[in-house]
Amino acid sequence: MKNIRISAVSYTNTQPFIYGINHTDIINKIDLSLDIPADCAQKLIDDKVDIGLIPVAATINMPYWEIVSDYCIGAEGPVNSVFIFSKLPITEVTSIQLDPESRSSNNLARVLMQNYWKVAPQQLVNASDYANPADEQTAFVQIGDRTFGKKEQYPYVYDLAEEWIKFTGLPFVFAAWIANKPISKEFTEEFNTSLKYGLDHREVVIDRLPARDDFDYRDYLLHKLDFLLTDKKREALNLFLNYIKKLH
Ligand SMILES: C=C(O[C@@H]1C=C(C(=O)O)C=C[C@H]1O)C(=O)O
Repeated sequence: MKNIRISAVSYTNTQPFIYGINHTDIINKIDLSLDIPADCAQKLIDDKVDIGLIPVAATINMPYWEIVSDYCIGAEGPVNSVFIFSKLPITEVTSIQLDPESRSSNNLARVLMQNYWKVAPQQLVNASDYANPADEQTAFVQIGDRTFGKKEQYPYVYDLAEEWIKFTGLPFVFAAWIANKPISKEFTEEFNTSLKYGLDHREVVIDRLPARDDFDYRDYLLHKLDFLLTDKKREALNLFLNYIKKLH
């Protein structure tokens, strides 16, 4: 049988899953690549892979998709790696620079701006001064490892999982394991077992990460990220996709 092609996120948040994949027999049945989230999505859309840990917002443009796992990249409280960083309160921001590596969090920022904060700053994609805006009325969205240690550097920091929970009362799903074609139950079950193996060995993963003073990996991987794709998270996912469809 041909190997199943999989693209997973190259950030620390996915390291428990990668550990599980690398330490179980599934590794012999797949071709694994690690990519930034926007590329995970594009590879799945272009059928360069069969399964991707893709930003859920990217499913909006897919003719066929199915969730193939009981696990995800989610949060039940502040996630601590998805932010709007700003020099001014969000109500005084006139432009927002979106993160070129993201699909879900850019859309989450847009949903929250339109429906929760009720503000309409200009949205900028691929700004040349992305993540270091010269203008103090310009804020930016940022996700993943690039945000580690940055929280203390800005006067206004919005954790987007926390803001979504305040807005909806629901948890949030940033990325899920999604296929662009039907995947056998047999493979799905084995894949789930591998992912669970990795989650069960998070302490080993944490011990292997380089120590840093400005970010708590243990707290992040054990408590801030929530990897179970519960019914509440599925409800949140559907609600989020509906909000995206109503963005203007
Ligand atoms: C929690 C995170 O979730 C992610 C956010 C994504 C997005 O905004 O598109 C996609 C995949 C995840 O890596 C993070 O990257 O920090």
